[in-house]
Amino acid sequence: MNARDTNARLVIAIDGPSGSGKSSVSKEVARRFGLAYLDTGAMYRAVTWWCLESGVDLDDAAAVVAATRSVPLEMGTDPDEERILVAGQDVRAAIRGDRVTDHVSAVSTTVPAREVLVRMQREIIRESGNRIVAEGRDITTVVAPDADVRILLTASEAARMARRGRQLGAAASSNLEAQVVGRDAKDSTVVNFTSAQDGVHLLDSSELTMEQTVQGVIDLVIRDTDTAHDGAAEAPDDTGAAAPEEARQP
Ligand SMILES: Nc1ncnc2c1ncn2[C@@H]1O[C@H](COP(=O)(O)OP(=O)(O)O)[C@@H](O)[C@H]1O
Ligand SMILES: Nc1ccn([C@H]2C[C@H](O)[C@@H](COP(=O)(O)OP(=O)(O)O)O2)c(=O)n1
Repeated sequence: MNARDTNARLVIAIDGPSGSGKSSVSKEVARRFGLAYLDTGAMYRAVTWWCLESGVDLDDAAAVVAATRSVPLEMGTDPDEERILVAGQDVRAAIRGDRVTDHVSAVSTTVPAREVLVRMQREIIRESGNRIVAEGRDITTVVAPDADVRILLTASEAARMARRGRQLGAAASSNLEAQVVGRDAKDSTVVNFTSAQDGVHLLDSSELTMEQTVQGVIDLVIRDTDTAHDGAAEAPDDTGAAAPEEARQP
């Protein structure tokens, strides 16, 4: 397999905690390789918005699951044009607001609702012709454990909080810590996105710029896809590819 082959399958799975840079980095990597892009967090957010909008009690697991099964959600996968419609309504801004952010873990910790979303996400990956960057919390482990490249993107809590604060600017909530660290703690009760499983690369972006992080992912993609092509267990380090992920840990 060669990452530059525009016909070959190339599924890149990226997980990580809030503010680690998954969305921005994944989108850019998708652009550079000409791949589709799937923001699975936006799907959890869209379902949460739909529940709030239609008066579903988020403490009622059965009602949340029923709403997840019936949500009229349209997810775009163009990295250059975000498209998220619920019942025909553009919800891109609404799903990033405090109301959804403060309630989204009610959906993401409802295990049968996750199963419904995981099926939808696998379908979207298939429909992309298996040429996609998918990011979230359980892509490397549950949604696409067979992905060609699997990465856990991390950053220190301080870096993640600072990034989210800068990203939200004046709209940042006084509750930012709860929204970042508290939400990760809740979400961690149902999925593991804090330690890299076997075969998953760990990329720590705390001390990296955006461009360096994007390049780090690209290096891993080239490394892994060349390895698969060569049939070798370990890629030689003379390809100009990234240093092993261990070297990137603090
Ligand atoms: N390596 C990085 N260095 C500096 N800022 C970054 C880096 N990666 C991401 N960011 C910024 O941090 C913010 C949060 O990134 P985002 O992609 O939304 O994270 P996530 O999807 O993991 O929650 C964005 O404004 C993004 O531009
Ligand atoms: N594959 C996924 C993706 C997101 N989630 C959950 C975890 C988060 O609380 C919400 C929203 O995800 P999102 O990636 O938008 O979160 P951030 O705002 O980047 O922190 O969904 C999940 O449980 N599994």
